[in-house]
Amino acid sequence: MFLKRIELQREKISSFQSYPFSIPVMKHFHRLDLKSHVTFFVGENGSGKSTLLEAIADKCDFNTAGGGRNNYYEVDASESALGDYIRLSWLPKVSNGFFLRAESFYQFASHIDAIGTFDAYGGRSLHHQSHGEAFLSLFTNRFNKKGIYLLDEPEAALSPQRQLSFLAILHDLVSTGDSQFIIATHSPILLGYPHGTIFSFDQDVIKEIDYEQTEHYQLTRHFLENRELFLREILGE
Ligand SMILES: Nc1ncnc2c1ncn2[C@@H]1O[C@H](COP(=O)(O)OP(=O)(O)OP(=O)(O)O)[C@@H](O)[C@H]1O
Repeated sequence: MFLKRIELQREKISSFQSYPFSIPVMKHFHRLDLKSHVTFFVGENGSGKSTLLEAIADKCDFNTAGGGRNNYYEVDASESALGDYIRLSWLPKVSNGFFLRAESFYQFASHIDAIGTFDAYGGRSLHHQSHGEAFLSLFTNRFNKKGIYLLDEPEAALSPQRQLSFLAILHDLVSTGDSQFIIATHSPILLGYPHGTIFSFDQDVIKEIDYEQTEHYQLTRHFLENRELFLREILGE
């Protein structure tokens, strides 16, 4: 494990009235101590998960549009508003890694085609693979043992079966290679990884919770167990 702590340099902030400091969890954020090789960020849409992940990517010198240290390409509005205001504590520092953003993966794939390095991504242009296949090519070929991997909703392109495949890859990288992952997700399958720490962004303060306390687990379980009742209520039928 490499990244141990994320701190907000509150002394640098003059006002908490505007983005990103106006996000409720940011108003109250002081520091977050990471405890395991796999950390999950969960919370309602707009609770601030991507904002913090992007700031970590910025401090790692990864392209905040998505990619590693050597992937320079531009995507509109990919600057991190928070990156200059956080401090990362490492032991030891690692520079290898990757920031995955599902939303700009298309541009990342074009960038890989343009620089002609798709050999490192399974030997085929990422554009010639399905969205889910391209994600898995990235995980199996580009992610290697010692690195920090920041993933924003990796489930976006993955079927339930492929999410399980992803968990197997993640477990291998973590247990044999000391890799570290921070993953923002809405997937009850990914969150089920048994050796992770889950931080919820749903209250004013970022708080560690158990898998069974996540809304993702509770709502999915209740839905599957009471599907007809749920649908009757939601659809008013
Ligand atoms: N560039 C920006 N300028 C102003 N507000 C922004 C900007 N980016 C995000 N926000 C706002 O900040 C809040 C947090 O956004 P963020 O993308 O971090 O949420 P999230 O938890 O990752 O959500 P989701 O689960 O939908 O991806 C949201 O209310 C969003 O509208």
